[in-house]
Amino acid sequence: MATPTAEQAAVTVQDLAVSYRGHKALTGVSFSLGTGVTGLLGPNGAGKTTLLRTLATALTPSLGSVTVLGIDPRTPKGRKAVRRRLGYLPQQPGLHPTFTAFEFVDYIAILKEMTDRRTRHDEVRRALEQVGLAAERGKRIRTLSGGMKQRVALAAAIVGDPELLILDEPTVGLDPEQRMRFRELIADLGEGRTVLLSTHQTEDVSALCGHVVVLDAGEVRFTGPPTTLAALAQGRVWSSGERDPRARAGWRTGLGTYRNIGAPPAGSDLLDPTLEDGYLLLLDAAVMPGAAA
Ligand SMILES: Nc1ncnc2c1ncn2[C@@H]1O[C@H](COP(=O)(O)OP(=O)(O)OP(=O)(O)O)[C@@H](O)[C@H]1O
Repeated sequence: MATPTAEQAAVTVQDLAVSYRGHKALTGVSFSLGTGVTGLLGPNGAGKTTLLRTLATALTPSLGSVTVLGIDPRTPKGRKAVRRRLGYLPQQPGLHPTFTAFEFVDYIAILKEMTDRRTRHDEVRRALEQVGLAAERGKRIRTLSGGMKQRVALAAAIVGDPELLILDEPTVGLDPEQRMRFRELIADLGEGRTVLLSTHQTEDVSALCGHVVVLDAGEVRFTGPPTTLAALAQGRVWSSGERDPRARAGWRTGLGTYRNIGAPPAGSDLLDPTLEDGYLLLLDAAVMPGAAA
């Protein structure tokens, strides 16, 4: 996906700063998002949740401007208008354990001001069916598995068919099969609408996203297609029989060889870079502790 023009963009962020009582969580953040799925990557504490909460109108910028679906959310009227057209899956979705799946999604639909009961109930059933929970809709949330609870939270985000979906680590804690199901769902949801997805899973971004934004220490470090992020590591990933001490990071693979990242010595056996390689090189400092194991 090419960078959208201001007219096409569902989200435009310009020089955004957000502080928590003097602590700067975001500074000088600028980007725009068009249709499709965008991945938001960044290490712990990078500011991902702060950014998503700001776009979801739960936090007010300290500086800069945000336009969501053509609306400025700085006024109460603007925030209300954005909330009607937005689906947000927070990190802690606040699922009420004694509610049934249906009751919870219905409750969110009421908060989204869907006033006609019959239309709303039809829409709640549609959202639960879309996430594969039609048969479980009468079950109490406390009796559902972690993956099913996450799907209830996704149904709550998509009820009312919002134009913009903001998903904060939707695949965290899911087993590989559930993660694949979630990927399918998110890919479907990204057809014709804007989805912003925060994750620590670089594989999710490679599999799903047409665009990626990398945040680090509250600043945007990269914005562009996943292939461009992977290409940052072109010519900088190589295989060796021993751990190469010149590598910025290197680890033993399941094949018994070492995968090294950094500046390869002459004549190295170069490997095709992955998005994770590009991401790790971009955040060079973050590479050092974990990846050398
Ligand atoms: N309510 C708060 N009060 C004070 N500081 C906060 C608050 N919420 C977040 N922060 C700080 O702001 C920074 C950004 O936090 P944020 O939760 O947005 O990061 P994140 O990228 O979502 O991290 P993670 O991947 O661990 O969820 C961190 O330094 C964090 O400690």
